[in-house]
Amino acid sequence: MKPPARMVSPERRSDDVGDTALRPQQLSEFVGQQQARANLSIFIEAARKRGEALDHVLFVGPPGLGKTTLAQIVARELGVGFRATSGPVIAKAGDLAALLTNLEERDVLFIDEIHRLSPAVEEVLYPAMEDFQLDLIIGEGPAARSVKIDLSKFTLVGATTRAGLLTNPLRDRFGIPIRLNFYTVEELEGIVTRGARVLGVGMTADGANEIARRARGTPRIAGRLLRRVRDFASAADATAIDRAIADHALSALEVDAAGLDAMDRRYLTTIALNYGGGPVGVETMAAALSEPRDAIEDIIEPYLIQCGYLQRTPRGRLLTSHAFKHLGMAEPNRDPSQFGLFGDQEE
Ligand SMILES: Nc1ncnc2c1ncn2[C@@H]1O[C@H](COP(=O)(O)OP(=O)(O)OP(=O)(O)O)[C@@H](O)[C@H]1O
Ligand SMILES: [Mg+2]
Repeated sequence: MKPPARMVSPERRSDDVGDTALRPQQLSEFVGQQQARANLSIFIEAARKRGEALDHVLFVGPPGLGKTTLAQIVARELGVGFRATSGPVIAKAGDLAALLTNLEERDVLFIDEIHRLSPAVEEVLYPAMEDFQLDLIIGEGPAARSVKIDLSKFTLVGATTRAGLLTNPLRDRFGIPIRLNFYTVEELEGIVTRGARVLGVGMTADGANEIARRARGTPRIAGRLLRRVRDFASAADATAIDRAIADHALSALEVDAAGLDAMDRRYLTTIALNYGGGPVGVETMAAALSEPRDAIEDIIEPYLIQCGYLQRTPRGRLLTSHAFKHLGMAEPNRDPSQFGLFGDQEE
């Protein structure tokens, strides 16, 4: 899959380096995810009081919602060391062993994209998580012998966008599983306001609202839009970002009032104009848009479904009335019995 170049893609882009400056450092600065925050702060407090390592934590959720940010915050709040790596980087069991043996008591080891660990590496992780022991085979053939090495009691913090790809034994070894949800507009307003303060740029309440509404429930996108809008504001010598400036900048960047970009709108208008609002098969859409099917399913559709513009039915993709309204188009008369909502498998 080619790297996402869209302004509104939730994945990290090369121009997101300014991100780190906007990263909250403490749980109290972290906006939203109220349930997750409340639980974490209780578990962290308890572990600190007992002087023990925190139980292993798994963060699950779509890109850009704050998994890495929270992992760092957990270590900071515990007052322990933080080491970070990621599933695809740990090529061999020995690489993981080296990381684990270097941990100090109660340290946090963060493994991003943990669903991408190889099976051989996962095998090493199980006893390490459970008994803080390494089972290593040294040597080969008849001379091979297994040695056990004691590890410091550490906390593994895993992050994944794809919980379904985790093996059950791995998932079961996390005592504290935490699912992150999309943010509300109010929460994103808080994040944008705080971000503007960190960047030293003025922000009115309606300016923050305009950016938050277009950020697709995702702090990473909110931060990216904020940085771009700031450029427009400074080019215009404005002292503060208000709704007019935000609207002008985001329209120039082709991010519409609902956070849809040109690609989203092309997808929706194609179904509306060429296929009467659907249902239309995903393969047909892939051909019509000259985009690979998986790009459509993984990159374009999730947000459109989430905000209620699109339904996946057994007969194919279907635009909702909401989508026609957003596009400013009249909804065709469609016979609901044709939609095959209760039909057989899709495609
Ligand atoms: N609750 C929040 N409050 C303020 N800013 C946040 C919050 N959550 C995330 N951010 C901002 O969004 C950016 C992306 O967050 P982060 O890198 O933690 O996401 P992630 O879930 O790890 O994404 P990925 O799945 O791509 O690794 C951060 O740099 C930070 O600036
Ligand atoms: Mg991350």
